[in-house]
Amino acid sequence: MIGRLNHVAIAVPDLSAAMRRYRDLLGADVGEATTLLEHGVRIAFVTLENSVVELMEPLDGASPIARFLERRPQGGLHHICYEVPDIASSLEAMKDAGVRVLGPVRVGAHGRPVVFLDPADFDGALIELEEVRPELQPA
Ligand SMILES: CC[C@H](C(=O)O)C(=O)SCCNC(=O)CCNC(=O)[C@H](O)C(C)(C)COP(=O)(O)OP(=O)(O)OC[C@H]1O[C@@H](n2cnc3c(N)ncnc32)[C@H](O)[C@@H]1OP(=O)(O)O
Ligand SMILES: [Co+2]
Repeated sequence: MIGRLNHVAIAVPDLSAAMRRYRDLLGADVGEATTLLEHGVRIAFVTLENSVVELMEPLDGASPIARFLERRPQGGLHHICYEVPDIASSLEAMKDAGVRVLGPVRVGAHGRPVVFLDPADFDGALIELEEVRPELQPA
C-alpha cells in the first residue's frame, strides 16, 4: 500500500541554526523556512538526491513537537513519511486493523493530504502518510 519514502523529520530547538548546519556544514540544498500554523510548526525541507529531510521547530508550547523537545532538548528523529496513492483507503485499512489515527486528514507542507498514525501501534515510530496520486505526477 505504501509507495516511496517522502521524508524523514527531525525536531529541532532552533530551526535557523539547524538550517545553517545543513547548508554550511553538510553542503545540502536547504529550502526556505515556512510556517505551518495549522500544524504548530515552522519547517524547512532539505532536498537530497534520493529523499528529503524535514527540519521542524515548534511554534509555541501547544505544538505537537513541544513535548517531544521537552524530553529531548537537543532535538531528535521525530517521524517518517510514506507516500500512499489514496489516503482514504489507507485510513480505512488502518482503522480496520485497529491502528489509532492521530487527528483528521489535513493539508501538509506539500499542499497534499496527510495524516499521522499512533507510534504505539507502529513499532514506536510516528508515521505520517501523504497522499501522492500517481495520475497527478509528471511522467
Ligand atoms: C503535516 C505538516 C508537516 C508535513 O510533513 O507536511 C509535518 O510533518 S508537521 C509534524 C508535527 N505534527 C505531528 O507530529 C502530528 C502528530 N503528532 C501527535 O499527534 C503527537 O505529537 C503525538 C500523539 C505523537 C504525541 O503527543 P504528545 O506529545 O502529547 O504525547 P506524549 O508526549 O505524552 O507522548 C505520548 C507517547 O508517545 C510517544 N511519542 C511522542 N512523540 C513521539 C514520536 N515522534 N515518535 C515516537 N514516539 C513518540 C512518547 O514517547 C509517549 O510514549 P510513552 O511510551 O507513553 O511514554
Ligand atoms: Co512531516
